[in-house]
Amino acid sequence: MDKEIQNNVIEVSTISKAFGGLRALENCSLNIQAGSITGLIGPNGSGKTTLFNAITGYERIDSGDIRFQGKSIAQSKPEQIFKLGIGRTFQLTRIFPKLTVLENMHVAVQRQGKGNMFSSWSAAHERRKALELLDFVGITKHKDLLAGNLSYGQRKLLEFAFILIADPKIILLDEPAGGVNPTMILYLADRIRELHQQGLTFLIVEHNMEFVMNLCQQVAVMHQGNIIAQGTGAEVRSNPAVLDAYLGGGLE
Ligand SMILES: Nc1ncnc2c1ncn2[C@@H]1O[C@H](COP(=O)(O)OP(=O)(O)OP(=O)(O)O)[C@@H](O)[C@H]1O
Repeated sequence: MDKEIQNNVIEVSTISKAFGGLRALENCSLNIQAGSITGLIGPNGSGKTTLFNAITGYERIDSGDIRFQGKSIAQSKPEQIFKLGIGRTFQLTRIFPKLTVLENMHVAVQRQGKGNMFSSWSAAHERRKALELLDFVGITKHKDLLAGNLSYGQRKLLEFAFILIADPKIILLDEPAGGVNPTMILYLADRIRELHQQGLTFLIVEHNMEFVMNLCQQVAVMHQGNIIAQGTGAEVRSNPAVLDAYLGGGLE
């Protein structure tokens, strides 16, 4: 295996996905370097969420291949992919609103295949880890609150903690800053930086350009189901194809 392949934690190779006659992904390729924070941007409907769904097993691709650490995951199911170490959040969070914050974390442990659904939360260290993660994302004081009563931003933080319990190697965040207040956005960016320093890789879909440009070393731009540019924020900002894709509006 050459060095470049070893350094790519995820390799998306010429994948296509159509919904009826609509080609959401068309020969789309993207490599994600281990230890990077990559932003994935593009106009509405350009295929970002479909690409996320393909990588995480929520959408079966029509052709092409997706490899994680060199092994194909194109036929794997979401739970298998999650257990391999690919965590993701959703545009609209998928936490359990009628469970408390801590109970949600308990579900995250079960999802990992640890513990027993019907046992009390006997593994003390799992509980400790859950509390540590709630502390890390700054919502410990809400641990006994029903998750449905959290603010939108706090739900996103809970979902973040939820996936961290699985010790993922790469985290895919779908619009983490969308609908979140500016203070919480800065807080979230700091948490991402901290995890990045610990070795985690991030792929982040986000419309908030300031967030992307401040946080991401690499930015990939999607347009009509394909990656049309990849580079540093400054590079993609001045790329004519990117400016065209945003219809001259620029990336503000
Ligand atoms: N399940 C589906 N069935 C039919 N069409 C779909 C489905 N999912 C996505 N599409 C279509 O595929 C295209 C790509 O959508 P996708 O949600 O991946 O774009 P996006 O870049 O994430 O957009 P946004 O920034 O608005 O979230 C769009 O035209 C969308 O309408």
